[in-house]
Amino acid sequence: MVNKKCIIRLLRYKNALHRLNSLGFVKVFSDNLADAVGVTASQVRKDFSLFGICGNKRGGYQIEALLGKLNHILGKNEQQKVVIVGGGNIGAALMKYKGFEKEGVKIAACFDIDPAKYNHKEGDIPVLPLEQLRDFVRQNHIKIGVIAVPDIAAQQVLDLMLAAGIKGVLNFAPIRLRAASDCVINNVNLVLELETVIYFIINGLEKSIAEIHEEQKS
Ligand SMILES: NC(=O)c1ccc[n+]([C@@H]2O[C@H](COP(=O)([O-])OP(=O)(O)OC[C@H]3O[C@@H](n4cnc5c(N)ncnc54)[C@H](O)[C@@H]3O)[C@@H](O)[C@H]2O)c1
Repeated sequence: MVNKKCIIRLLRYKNALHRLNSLGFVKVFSDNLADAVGVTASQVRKDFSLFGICGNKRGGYQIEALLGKLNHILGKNEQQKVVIVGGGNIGAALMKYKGFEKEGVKIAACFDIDPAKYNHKEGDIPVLPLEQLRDFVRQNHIKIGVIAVPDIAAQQVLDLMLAAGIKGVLNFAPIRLRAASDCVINNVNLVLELETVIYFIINGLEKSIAEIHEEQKS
């Protein structure tokens, strides 16, 4: 079954392949990828077979061809445009981050209800009134949105995004959002993540931390 962990592994295989490619390697075996990502070789083959990717008779893969297939599966062959709603601390930090573009992600605009934010421009990313969200999303065929508003406003913002045609959302607000089944919502709960680390540290549960690392790899 294709689930979030599987997609995260594909992204890790892709990064490992880029490294190998830049070192001049042409071919890779599932064992090499398994070592690079910290999973078993059979897991690598299982993941690839889910997407119809098979190696040659001796179990090897041509790196360039494999990268092409993974990039296609992961939507990396075309630039993905994203809008942010909420231009506060999180929204501004995302707009400042330079790492998205090299991963094929373009933040097209940010929307806010606070007029004081409208004249601020992070690089070439405009901050626009929320009322312009729908037309902007439709005109620019945008399917992905980031919610960076206070929790009390998050559901209303999600509803506006969905009505505009957004299909996938990264939500920073610490609230469970309701959405139709054809929309993907990925919640980023930084406080929860930190609290988990705090729990394991204050309870001296190093073994459990090792297990968390293992879980993150799989
Ligand atoms: N800052 C953090 O470290 C942090 C950490 C974890 C989670 N979060 C969560 O992320 C979200 C954003 O946090 P922040 O620190 O950036 O908040 P912030 O208060 O700095 O910014 C929120 C922005 O949203 C705008 N806004 C409010 N209601 C709106 C609406 N209906 N439509 C459009 N814009 C609206 C505000 O004008 C403001 O610019 C919050 O839900 C917060 O709980 C923040």
